[in-house]
Amino acid sequence: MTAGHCIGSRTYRVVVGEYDLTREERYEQVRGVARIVVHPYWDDNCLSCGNDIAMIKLASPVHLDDKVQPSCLPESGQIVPNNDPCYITGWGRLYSGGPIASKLQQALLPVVAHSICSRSDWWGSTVKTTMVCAGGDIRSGCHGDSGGPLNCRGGDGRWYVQGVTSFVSSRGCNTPLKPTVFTRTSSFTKWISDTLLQY
Ligand SMILES: CC(C)[C@H](NC(=O)C(F)(F)F)C(=O)N[C@@H](C)C(=O)Nc1ccc(C(F)(F)F)cc1
Repeated sequence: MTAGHCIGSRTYRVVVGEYDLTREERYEQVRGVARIVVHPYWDDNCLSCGNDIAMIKLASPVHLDDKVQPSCLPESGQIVPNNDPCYITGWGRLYSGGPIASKLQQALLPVVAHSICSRSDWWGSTVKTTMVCAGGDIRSGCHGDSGGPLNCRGGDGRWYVQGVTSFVSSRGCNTPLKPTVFTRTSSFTKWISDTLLQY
């Protein structure tokens, strides 16, 4: 699963078990892509419309080990409560205009409820209920984190991918009152399961 805005007209390969982009650490597994399905309502010219989600089917399976594990899909419609401690991970820029990370980074981004995130001095009507906001202090996603996960721990102790990293403010990655915005995976569960069944 990735962001719709990550998919262009190039060919992709998927690496799981990746950590340090500059080194072969023997945990990496590289796979070709069998198919990519971008959400039918994703519009490259309308980031604020949402639907920024895509699925990538690997050409062959990967094996799970202590470096490669799936994250759970949330229940349809599940809303993560305000301030829930979720984590963003990615190799995106370490700060606006900065270098991309060579080692996978993680940051604790507390969820910002839609009622707050959609206030006029926050994201206003740019943020939809099919999105999740998280962060808002110095920690944030940044360019290159696109398509990565926002993982939150469930009551069962498992990690759930509640968001797919979609956008930050064009004024900078950790702009006050502009938390990182994610595609809310729990509003796309039917599309996800239908797509998994179909391809
Ligand atoms: C969407 C990607 C191009 C890019 N995404 C990221 O950097 C990500 F890592 F957070 F996913 C981004 O947010 N870039 C900034 C520079 C941007 O274009 N932000 C932006 C935010 C909201 C809107 C609006 F309001 F039109 F929807 C437009 C642009």
